[in-house]
Amino acid sequence: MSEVKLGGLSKTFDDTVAVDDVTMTIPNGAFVTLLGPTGAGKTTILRLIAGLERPDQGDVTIGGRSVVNDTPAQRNVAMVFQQYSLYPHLTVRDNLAFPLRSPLLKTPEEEIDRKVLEVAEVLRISHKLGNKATNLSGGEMQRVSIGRALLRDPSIYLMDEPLSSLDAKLRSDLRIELKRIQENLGATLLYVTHDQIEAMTMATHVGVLDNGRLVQFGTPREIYENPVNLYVAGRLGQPRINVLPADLFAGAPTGAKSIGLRPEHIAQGEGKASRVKRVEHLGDQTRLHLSLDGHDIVTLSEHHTTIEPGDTVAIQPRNPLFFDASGARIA
Ligand SMILES: Nc1ncnc2c1ncn2[C@@H]1O[C@H](COP(=O)(O)OP(=O)(O)OP(=O)(O)O)[C@@H](O)[C@H]1O
Repeated sequence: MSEVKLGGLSKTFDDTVAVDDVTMTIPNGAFVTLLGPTGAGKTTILRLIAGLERPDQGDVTIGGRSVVNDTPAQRNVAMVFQQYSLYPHLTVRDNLAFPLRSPLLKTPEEEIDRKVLEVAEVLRISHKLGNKATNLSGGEMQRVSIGRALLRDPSIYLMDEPLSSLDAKLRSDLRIELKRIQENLGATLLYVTHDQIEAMTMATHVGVLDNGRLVQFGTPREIYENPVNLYVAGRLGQPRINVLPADLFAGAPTGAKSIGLRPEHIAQGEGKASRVKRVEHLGDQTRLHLSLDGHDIVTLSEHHTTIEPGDTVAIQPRNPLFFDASGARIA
Protein backbone atom coordinates (compact mmCIF):
# COMPACT_ATOMS: atom_id res chain seq x y z
CA MET A 1 0.00 0.00 0.00
CA SER A 2 1.20 3.52 -0.71
CA GLU A 3 0.73 7.16 0.03
CA VAL A 4 -1.18 8.86 -2.78
CA LYS A 5 -0.75 12.59 -3.44
CA LEU A 6 -2.78 14.90 -5.62
CA GLY A 7 -1.05 18.17 -6.47
CA GLY A 8 -2.96 21.06 -8.07
CA LEU A 9 -5.19 18.60 -9.90
CA SER A 10 -7.73 20.10 -12.33
CA LYS A 11 -10.10 18.64 -14.90
CA THR A 12 -12.63 20.45 -17.10
CA PHE A 13 -15.27 18.86 -19.33
CA ASP A 14 -16.44 21.36 -21.97
CA ASP A 15 -17.67 24.23 -19.78
CA THR A 16 -17.80 22.28 -16.53
CA VAL A 17 -14.92 22.53 -14.10
CA ALA A 18 -15.26 19.10 -12.49
CA VAL A 19 -12.09 19.22 -10.37
CA ASP A 20 -10.56 22.56 -9.48
CA ASP A 21 -6.96 22.73 -8.23
CA VAL A 22 -7.22 19.91 -5.71
CA THR A 23 -4.20 19.23 -3.51
CA MET A 24 -4.56 16.38 -1.07
CA THR A 25 -2.46 13.68 0.57
CA ILE A 26 -3.97 10.28 1.23
CA PRO A 27 -1.59 8.86 3.84
CA ASN A 28 -0.48 5.24 3.67
CA GLY A 29 -3.05 3.12 5.53
CA ALA A 30 -5.63 5.91 5.71
CA PHE A 31 -9.35 5.58 5.03
CA VAL A 32 -10.23 8.85 3.31
CA THR A 33 -13.79 9.67 2.35
CA LEU A 34 -14.71 12.32 -0.17
CA LEU A 35 -17.96 13.95 0.78
CA GLY A 36 -19.98 16.29 -1.39
CA PRO A 37 -23.28 16.64 -3.21
CA THR A 38 -23.91 15.33 -6.69
CA GLY A 39 -21.66 16.98 -9.28
CA ALA A 40 -19.02 18.05 -6.72
CA GLY A 41 -16.29 16.15 -8.57
CA LYS A 42 -15.89 13.08 -6.38
CA THR A 43 -16.04 10.43 -9.10
CA THR A 44 -13.79 12.47 -11.39
CA ILE A 45 -11.10 12.52 -8.68
CA LEU A 46 -11.25 8.72 -8.43
CA ARG A 47 -11.08 8.38 -12.21
CA LEU A 48 -8.07 10.73 -12.37
CA ILE A 49 -6.25 8.60 -9.80
CA ALA A 50 -7.21 5.37 -11.58
CA GLY A 51 -6.00 6.73 -14.91
CA LEU A 52 -9.46 6.63 -16.53
CA GLU A 53 -9.23 10.40 -17.07
CA ARG A 54 -6.22 12.60 -17.83
CA PRO A 55 -5.83 15.79 -15.78
CA ASP A 56 -5.67 19.17 -17.57
CA GLN A 57 -3.25 20.23 -14.89
CA GLY A 58 -1.56 18.84 -11.83
CA ASP A 59 -0.02 15.60 -10.74
CA VAL A 60 -0.94 12.29 -9.14
CA THR A 61 1.80 10.43 -7.31
CA ILE A 62 1.55 6.93 -5.87
CA GLY A 63 4.31 5.96 -3.45
CA GLY A 64 6.22 9.12 -4.39
CA ARG A 65 6.21 8.44 -8.15
CA SER A 66 4.21 10.44 -10.70
CA VAL A 67 1.73 8.16 -12.47
CA VAL A 68 0.01 10.60 -14.86
CA ASN A 69 1.67 8.98 -17.85
CA ASP A 70 0.97 5.43 -16.66
CA THR A 71 -1.87 3.27 -17.94
CA PRO A 72 -4.57 2.21 -15.45
CA ALA A 73 -3.01 -1.27 -15.28
CA GLN A 74 0.43 0.13 -14.47
CA ARG A 75 -1.03 2.15 -11.59
CA ASN A 76 -2.27 -1.00 -9.87
CA VAL A 77 -5.34 0.54 -8.25
CA ALA A 78 -8.47 -1.46 -7.41
CA MET A 79 -11.72 0.33 -8.15
CA VAL A 80 -15.23 -0.57 -6.97
CA PHE A 81 -17.99 1.30 -8.73
CA GLN A 82 -21.49 2.20 -7.61
CA GLN A 83 -22.76 -0.19 -10.25
CA TYR A 84 -21.39 -3.68 -9.91
CA SER A 85 -19.30 -4.76 -12.86
CA LEU A 86 -19.13 -8.55 -12.88
CA TYR A 87 -18.58 -11.05 -15.68
CA PRO A 88 -22.15 -12.35 -16.04
CA HIS A 89 -21.22 -15.70 -17.62
CA LEU A 90 -18.82 -16.62 -14.80
CA THR A 91 -19.67 -18.06 -11.39
CA VAL A 92 -19.17 -16.05 -8.23
CA ARG A 93 -16.07 -18.15 -7.50
CA ASP A 94 -14.57 -17.38 -10.92
CA ASN A 95 -15.49 -13.71 -10.71
CA LEU A 96 -13.66 -13.49 -7.40
CA ALA A 97 -10.69 -15.49 -8.64
CA PHE A 98 -10.39 -13.51 -11.87
CA PRO A 99 -7.86 -10.88 -10.73
CA LEU A 100 -5.73 -13.56 -9.07
CA ARG A 101 -5.58 -15.60 -12.28
CA SER A 102 -3.76 -12.82 -14.13
CA PRO A 103 -0.83 -14.51 -15.94
CA LEU A 104 1.49 -11.93 -14.38
CA LEU A 105 0.68 -13.04 -10.84
CA LYS A 106 1.09 -16.81 -11.29
CA THR A 107 -0.88 -17.46 -8.10
CA PRO A 108 -1.15 -21.22 -7.35
CA GLU A 109 -4.75 -22.57 -7.60
CA GLU A 110 -4.89 -23.68 -3.96
CA GLU A 111 -3.92 -20.23 -2.79
CA ILE A 112 -6.59 -18.73 -5.05
CA ASP A 113 -9.15 -21.14 -3.54
CA ARG A 114 -8.15 -20.24 0.00
CA LYS A 115 -8.27 -16.48 -0.61
CA VAL A 116 -11.60 -16.67 -2.44
CA LEU A 117 -13.15 -18.65 0.42
CA GLU A 118 -11.79 -16.23 2.99
CA VAL A 119 -13.21 -13.17 1.27
CA ALA A 120 -16.51 -14.91 0.49
CA GLU A 121 -16.83 -15.74 4.17
CA VAL A 122 -16.23 -12.16 5.27
CA LEU A 123 -18.74 -10.82 2.76
CA ARG A 124 -21.22 -13.62 3.52
CA ILE A 125 -21.50 -14.95 -0.01
CA SER A 126 -19.83 -18.37 0.49
CA HIS A 127 -23.14 -20.17 -0.13
CA LYS A 128 -23.36 -18.50 -3.56
CA LEU A 129 -19.89 -19.37 -4.88
CA GLY A 130 -21.29 -21.78 -7.48
CA ASN A 131 -23.96 -19.38 -8.77
CA LYS A 132 -23.67 -17.51 -12.04
CA ALA A 133 -23.20 -13.78 -11.37
CA THR A 134 -26.51 -13.09 -13.10
CA ASN A 135 -28.38 -15.23 -10.53
CA LEU A 136 -27.63 -12.90 -7.64
CA SER A 137 -29.51 -10.06 -6.02
CA GLY A 138 -28.15 -6.54 -6.42
CA GLY A 139 -26.71 -6.60 -2.93
CA GLU A 140 -24.97 -9.93 -3.55
CA MET A 141 -23.50 -8.69 -6.83
CA GLN A 142 -22.13 -5.63 -5.09
CA ARG A 143 -20.55 -7.79 -2.39
CA VAL A 144 -18.84 -9.86 -5.09
CA SER A 145 -17.51 -6.64 -6.67
CA ILE A 146 -16.12 -5.51 -3.33
CA GLY A 147 -14.69 -9.00 -2.74
CA ARG A 148 -12.96 -8.97 -6.10
CA ALA A 149 -11.22 -5.70 -5.24
CA LEU A 150 -10.24 -7.01 -1.81
CA LEU A 151 -8.56 -10.04 -3.35
CA ARG A 152 -5.99 -7.91 -5.07
CA ASP A 153 -3.02 -6.21 -3.51
CA PRO A 154 -3.28 -2.75 -5.04
CA SER A 155 -1.50 0.48 -4.11
CA ILE A 156 -4.88 1.97 -3.24
CA TYR A 157 -8.54 0.96 -3.22
CA LEU A 158 -10.83 3.46 -4.90
CA MET A 159 -14.49 2.97 -4.01
CA ASP A 160 -17.34 4.96 -5.51
CA GLU A 161 -20.41 4.66 -3.27
CA PRO A 162 -20.02 0.87 -3.08
CA LEU A 163 -22.78 0.45 -0.51
CA SER A 164 -25.39 2.79 -1.95
CA SER A 165 -27.39 0.06 -3.72
CA LEU A 166 -27.70 -2.10 -0.60
CA ASP A 167 -30.51 -2.11 1.94
CA ALA A 168 -30.01 -0.30 5.25
CA LYS A 169 -29.20 -3.39 7.35
CA LEU A 170 -26.63 -4.78 4.91
CA ARG A 171 -25.16 -1.34 4.44
CA SER A 172 -24.54 -0.89 8.13
CA ASP A 173 -23.13 -4.46 8.48
CA LEU A 174 -20.80 -3.97 5.54
CA ARG A 175 -19.72 -0.57 6.82
CA ILE A 176 -18.34 -2.29 9.90
CA GLU A 177 -16.82 -5.16 7.87
CA LEU A 178 -15.16 -2.84 5.39
CA LYS A 179 -13.61 -0.78 8.16
CA ARG A 180 -12.37 -3.94 9.88
CA ILE A 181 -10.90 -5.35 6.66
CA GLN A 182 -9.19 -2.03 5.88
CA GLU A 183 -7.63 -1.92 9.34
CA ASN A 184 -6.49 -5.54 9.20
CA LEU A 185 -4.94 -5.15 5.76
CA GLY A 186 -3.49 -1.72 6.56
CA ALA A 187 -5.07 -0.77 3.24
CA THR A 188 -5.12 2.73 1.81
CA LEU A 189 -8.63 3.57 0.73
CA LEU A 190 -10.29 6.51 -0.98
CA TYR A 191 -14.04 6.22 -0.64
CA VAL A 192 -16.68 8.42 -2.24
CA THR A 193 -19.99 8.89 -0.53
CA HIS A 194 -23.01 11.14 -0.12
CA ASP A 195 -23.71 9.42 3.17
CA GLN A 196 -22.39 11.34 6.13
CA ILE A 197 -22.74 8.36 8.47
CA GLU A 198 -20.36 6.39 6.25
CA ALA A 199 -18.01 9.37 6.16
CA MET A 200 -18.09 9.83 9.93
CA THR A 201 -17.86 6.20 11.00
CA MET A 202 -15.32 4.72 8.62
CA ALA A 203 -12.97 7.54 7.75
CA THR A 204 -9.68 8.48 9.30
CA HIS A 205 -9.88 11.64 7.16
CA VAL A 206 -12.73 13.40 5.34
CA GLY A 207 -12.31 15.68 2.32
CA VAL A 208 -15.27 17.97 1.68
CA LEU A 209 -15.77 19.01 -1.93
CA ASP A 210 -17.77 21.95 -3.24
CA ASN A 211 -17.96 22.47 -6.99
CA GLY A 212 -14.70 20.69 -7.67
CA ARG A 213 -12.80 22.46 -4.91
CA LEU A 214 -11.54 20.77 -1.76
CA VAL A 215 -12.87 23.08 0.95
CA GLN A 216 -11.65 21.20 4.00
CA PHE A 217 -9.63 18.10 4.78
CA GLY A 218 -9.34 16.71 8.30
CA THR A 219 -10.44 14.05 10.73
CA PRO A 220 -14.22 13.54 10.92
CA ARG A 221 -14.13 15.18 14.33
CA GLU A 222 -12.26 18.26 13.10
CA ILE A 223 -14.70 18.65 10.23
CA TYR A 224 -17.68 18.33 12.58
CA GLU A 225 -16.38 20.50 15.39
CA ASN A 226 -14.34 23.02 13.44
CA PRO A 227 -15.90 23.55 10.02
CA VAL A 228 -14.19 26.31 8.01
CA ASN A 229 -17.45 27.59 6.58
CA LEU A 230 -21.21 27.20 6.54
CA TYR A 231 -21.10 24.80 3.61
CA VAL A 232 -18.89 22.32 5.49
CA ALA A 233 -20.91 22.80 8.70
CA GLY A 234 -24.03 21.78 6.77
CA ARG A 235 -22.51 18.61 5.30
CA LEU A 236 -22.09 16.76 8.59
CA GLY A 237 -24.60 16.31 11.37
CA GLN A 238 -28.05 14.74 11.51
CA PRO A 239 -30.32 16.61 12.19
CA ARG A 240 -28.55 19.36 10.33
CA ILE A 241 -26.95 22.34 12.02
CA ASN A 242 -29.40 25.20 12.70
CA VAL A 243 -28.34 28.34 10.86
CA LEU A 244 -29.87 31.49 12.36
CA PRO A 245 -29.30 35.26 12.24
CA ALA A 246 -26.34 36.15 14.47
CA ASP A 247 -28.37 38.72 16.45
CA LEU A 248 -31.06 36.22 17.48
CA PHE A 249 -29.09 35.70 20.70
CA ALA A 250 -26.84 38.15 22.52
CA GLY A 251 -23.05 37.80 22.32
CA ALA A 252 -22.29 37.52 18.60
CA PRO A 253 -18.81 38.80 17.65
CA THR A 254 -18.44 41.80 15.29
CA GLY A 255 -18.86 40.84 11.68
CA ALA A 256 -20.99 37.78 12.41
CA LYS A 257 -23.92 37.36 10.03
CA SER A 258 -25.11 33.94 11.14
CA ILE A 259 -24.85 31.63 14.05
CA GLY A 260 -24.58 27.88 13.56
CA LEU A 261 -26.05 25.77 16.33
CA ARG A 262 -25.83 22.01 16.23
CA PRO A 263 -28.95 20.40 17.75
CA GLU A 264 -26.91 19.21 20.75
CA HIS A 265 -25.53 22.72 21.27
CA ILE A 266 -28.74 24.26 22.52
CA ALA A 267 -29.23 24.42 26.29
CA GLN A 268 -32.77 24.27 27.62
CA GLY A 269 -34.14 25.92 30.76
CA GLU A 270 -32.84 29.46 30.42
CA GLY A 271 -32.71 32.04 27.65
CA LYS A 272 -35.26 32.99 25.02
CA ALA A 273 -38.73 31.48 24.98
CA SER A 274 -39.39 29.24 21.97
CA ARG A 275 -42.59 27.45 21.03
CA VAL A 276 -42.64 23.67 20.54
CA LYS A 277 -44.11 22.82 17.12
CA ARG A 278 -43.44 19.09 16.96
CA VAL A 279 -41.93 16.31 19.08
CA GLU A 280 -40.38 13.34 17.23
CA HIS A 281 -39.78 10.19 19.25
CA LEU A 282 -37.21 8.21 17.24
CA GLY A 283 -36.36 5.54 19.79
CA ASP A 284 -32.69 6.38 20.25
CA GLN A 285 -33.36 10.10 20.43
CA THR A 286 -36.17 12.60 20.73
CA ARG A 287 -36.16 15.67 18.55
CA LEU A 288 -37.89 18.93 19.36
CA HIS A 289 -38.90 21.21 16.50
CA LEU A 290 -39.06 24.72 17.90
CA SER A 291 -40.01 28.12 16.62
CA LEU A 292 -38.24 31.23 17.87
CA ASP A 293 -39.11 34.69 16.46
CA GLY A 294 -40.26 33.02 13.24
CA HIS A 295 -37.17 30.79 12.89
CA ASP A 296 -37.33 26.98 12.90
CA ILE A 297 -34.86 25.25 15.22
CA VAL A 298 -34.29 21.53 15.81
CA THR A 299 -32.84 20.31 19.06
CA LEU A 300 -32.72 17.11 21.09
CA SER A 301 -34.44 16.17 24.32
CA GLU A 302 -34.45 13.35 26.84
CA HIS A 303 -35.98 10.09 25.59
CA HIS A 304 -38.93 10.24 27.96
CA THR A 305 -39.62 13.95 27.76
CA THR A 306 -43.14 15.10 28.58
CA ILE A 307 -42.75 18.20 26.41
CA GLU A 308 -45.64 18.51 23.97
CA PRO A 309 -46.47 20.64 20.96
CA GLY A 310 -47.66 24.06 22.13
CA ASP A 311 -45.35 24.13 25.17
CA THR A 312 -42.80 26.88 25.67
CA VAL A 313 -39.11 26.02 26.13
CA ALA A 314 -36.44 28.56 27.04
CA ILE A 315 -33.25 28.02 25.02
CA GLN A 316 -29.77 29.47 24.70
CA PRO A 317 -26.72 28.58 22.62
CA ARG A 318 -23.89 26.48 23.93
CA ASN A 319 -20.67 26.29 21.84
CA PRO A 320 -22.10 28.26 18.90
CA LEU A 321 -20.23 28.69 15.60
CA PHE A 322 -20.23 32.14 13.97
CA PHE A 323 -19.99 32.90 10.25
CA ASP A 324 -19.58 36.15 8.30
CA ALA A 325 -21.68 37.31 5.34
CA SER A 326 -19.62 35.17 2.91
CA GLY A 327 -20.23 32.06 5.04
CA ALA A 328 -16.64 31.89 6.34
CA ARG A 329 -16.22 30.85 9.94
CA ILE A 330 -15.09 33.70 12.19
CA ALA A 331 -15.45 32.23 15.68
N1 LIG B 1 -17.32 12.59 -19.07
C1 LIG B 1 -17.89 13.74 -18.72
N2 LIG B 1 -18.31 14.63 -19.67
C2 LIG B 1 -18.86 15.80 -19.33
N3 LIG B 1 -19.08 16.22 -18.05
C3 LIG B 1 -18.69 15.38 -17.07
C4 LIG B 1 -18.09 14.12 -17.34
N4 LIG B 1 -17.81 13.51 -16.16
C5 LIG B 1 -18.23 14.37 -15.18
N5 LIG B 1 -18.76 15.49 -15.73
C6 LIG B 1 -19.28 16.65 -14.99
O1 LIG B 1 -18.32 17.03 -14.02
C7 LIG B 1 -18.94 17.37 -12.80
C8 LIG B 1 -18.41 16.48 -11.67
O2 LIG B 1 -18.89 15.15 -11.89
P1 LIG B 1 -18.57 13.94 -10.92
O3 LIG B 1 -19.20 12.73 -11.50
O4 LIG B 1 -17.13 13.90 -10.64
O5 LIG B 1 -19.36 14.40 -9.61
P2 LIG B 1 -19.73 13.53 -8.32
O6 LIG B 1 -19.39 14.41 -7.17
O7 LIG B 1 -19.07 12.23 -8.38
O8 LIG B 1 -21.29 13.39 -8.47
P3 LIG B 1 -22.24 12.12 -8.11
O9 LIG B 1 -22.34 12.13 -6.62
O10 LIG B 1 -23.52 12.47 -8.78
O11 LIG B 1 -21.58 10.89 -8.65
C9 LIG B 1 -20.43 17.23 -13.03
O12 LIG B 1 -20.94 18.51 -13.33
C10 LIG B 1 -20.52 16.30 -14.21
O13 LIG B 1 -21.70 16.56 -14.95
